[in-house]
Amino acid sequence: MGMLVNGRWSDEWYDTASTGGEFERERAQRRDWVVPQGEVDLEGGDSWPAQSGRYHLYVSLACPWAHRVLIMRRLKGLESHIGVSVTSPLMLEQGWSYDTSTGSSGDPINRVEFHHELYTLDDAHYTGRVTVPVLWDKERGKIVNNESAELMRMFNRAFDSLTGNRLDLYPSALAGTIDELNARIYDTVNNGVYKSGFATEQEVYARHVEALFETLDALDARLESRRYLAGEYLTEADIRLFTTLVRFDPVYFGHFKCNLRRIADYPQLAPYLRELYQWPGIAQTVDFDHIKRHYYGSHPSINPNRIVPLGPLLDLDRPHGRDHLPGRGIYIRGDGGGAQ
Ligand SMILES: N[C@@H](CCC(=O)N[C@@H](CS)C(=O)NCC(=O)O)C(=O)O
Repeated sequence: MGMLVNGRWSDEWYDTASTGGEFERERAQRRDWVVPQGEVDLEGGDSWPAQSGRYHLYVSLACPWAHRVLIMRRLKGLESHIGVSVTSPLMLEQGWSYDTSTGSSGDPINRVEFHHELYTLDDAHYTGRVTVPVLWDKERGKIVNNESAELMRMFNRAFDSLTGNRLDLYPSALAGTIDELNARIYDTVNNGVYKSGFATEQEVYARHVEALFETLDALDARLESRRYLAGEYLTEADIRLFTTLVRFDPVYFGHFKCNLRRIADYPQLAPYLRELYQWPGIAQTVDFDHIKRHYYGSHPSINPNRIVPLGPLLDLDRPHGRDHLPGRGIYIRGDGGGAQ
C-alpha cells in the first residue's frame, strides 16, 4: 500500500498521526466525463464521446467503490461495450496488482503489472493515491475518471443510444432525495466504516462507529415503509448502500470493529440486503473470496497475520419477504414506469 510522488512509487500508509488519528480519503484527481456522442464539449477538452469498445474499466472485486460501478455496468447492459481488468485481491507493497497467480484477470489492454503504472502512463509525474476504479480511454491512452460516484452517473446515461437501455437509476424527479441520502450514507456508512476501521485513536474510532450505527438505525426505520431508499423505485442510492451492506457482516463487523450490531440483526436492512443481492445480475458482481482475502490480507496494521476468518455463514439467497411493500423496479427514462 502506498502512493505515487512525482511519478515514483512510495510505500507508505495513510499518515493518521498528522490528522489526530483520522483516516482522510483523498479527493479523486481525474474527473473528465464520457457523454452521449452529440454532447461532446469540443472547447473544454474534458468530455469524451460514448463509443463501444473505446473505454476500459479497472476494478478490484473487493472494493465497494469499484463494485458500485460494476453493478451499473451490469444493469445498464454495458458489458459488451466496456471491458474490465480485475486486480488481485491482495493490495501489498506495490499497491493493487494484476498478478494472475493471486486472482487477477491480468491486464490485456496496457499489460501493466501494477495499477500505479496506469497512473504514470497517464502522467509520468503523478502525485497522489492510486485507487480503483479507473476508467481508461484506449484511444488517448489516458485516465478519464477515477471517481466512482461520477462513473455511475456516466454509465447511467452516456451510452444509452448505443445500448438502447433506458433504465434510469437517477431519475430527475428523485434527484434531490437521492443526493440527500447519498451525502449522509457516504459520510457515515460507505466512508464511515473506513473512518472507523482505520482510526488510530480510541475517541476517533468511537465517534465514527456511533455515527455509522445512528445512520444504519435510521435507514432501517426508513425501510420499514419504503421498498427502496427513495421510495418505490430502485435507484443509485440503493446500489451505493448495497456495496457496503454486503461487506458488513463478513468484513467490517470484525476487521473494522463496526460491531454494535450485524446487518443480519436488523429487521429491515437484512431482508433489504437480500432483495438487492437477489436482483437480476447483482449476485454475479459479488465475489466474497476477493472481498475477504483483500481486507484481511492487505491491512497488516490491523490484521498482521493475515488470517482470513471462515465465517460468518451467510444466507443471502433466502426469500426476502419484502413484496408486501409497493415497488416499481427501476425507472424507465421516457415513460415513467417500473422495469423489472
Ligand atoms: N473516490 C474514490 C475512492 C476509491 C478508493 O479509495 N478505492 C480504494 C479501494 S476500496 C483504493 O484503491 N485505495 C488505495 C489507496 O487508498 O491507496 C472512488 O469512489 O472512486
